[in-house]
Amino acid sequence: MTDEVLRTENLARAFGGLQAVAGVSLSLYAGKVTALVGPNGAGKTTTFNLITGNLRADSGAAQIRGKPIMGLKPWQVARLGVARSFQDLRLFTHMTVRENVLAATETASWFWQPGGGAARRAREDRAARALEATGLAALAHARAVDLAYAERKFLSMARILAAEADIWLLDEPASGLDLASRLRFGELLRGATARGVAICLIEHNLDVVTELSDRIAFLDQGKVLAEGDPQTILRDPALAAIYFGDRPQEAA
Ligand SMILES: Nc1ncnc2c1ncn2[C@@H]1O[C@H](COP(=O)(O)OP(=O)(O)OP(=O)(O)O)[C@@H](O)[C@H]1O
Repeated sequence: MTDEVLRTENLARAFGGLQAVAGVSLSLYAGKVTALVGPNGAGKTTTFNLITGNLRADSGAAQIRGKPIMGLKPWQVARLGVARSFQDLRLFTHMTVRENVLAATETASWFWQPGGGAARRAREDRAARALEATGLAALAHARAVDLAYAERKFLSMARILAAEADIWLLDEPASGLDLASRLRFGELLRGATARGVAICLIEHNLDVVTELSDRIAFLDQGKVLAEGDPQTILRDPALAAIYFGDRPQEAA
């Protein structure tokens, strides 16, 4: 596959005696959605944290368009065009919807922007477009804490959109969404991939994975067990057994 924009090579990280990530080699491609699938505790979120610099790897490497990123701080990785969302969303709950989105245009901007009027208007335009695209424009002045569940999920996506990054790492962005919201979420992802954004999606709902992903990387116990197109991976009975907790007993 061409257009590889991000690659990890043998990333590893232990917490005490627990090897949470045990040599993950993964590639993300422009215009493609890669779903990171695996049972609870497989190491999916930790893999994101190692890529984004939220955690340091014990060993291994990662690069964005050939540029090594190990050891970079989260803001430095963001400036290379990576935007990420968190399972717990990490919104500024007592700020307005619009302020939450504007904040994302500051922290993840590609280069330092002076506070002049033109730069400020450009950021405000980006925020307005992100609110429009996520259906939140009418709620721009509501406080994040007052939003309904699905609206908070879309606010997290508006922050991603406003960052104008071309690599998105999304940690369970669609969990708990009803069907209509899921369809809207799918449109957002398709709009982004059409612009060439590379997306990595952690997702437990296999219907969502089937709907939205071009490729799956299946993680278990910190390792990528299989990678490929969704149909092939999801039909594999051995992976299904691991996913649904029916792990074959290891030989004594
Ligand atoms: N900061 C930490 N300190 C200690 N252990 C951790 C830490 N972060 C993660 N772990 C452990 O590492 C393992 C992998 O966790 P991780 O959150 O990456 O899994 P996951 O695949 O994202 O799981 P889930 O699908 O439940 O979110 C788990 O056993 C978890 O308890």
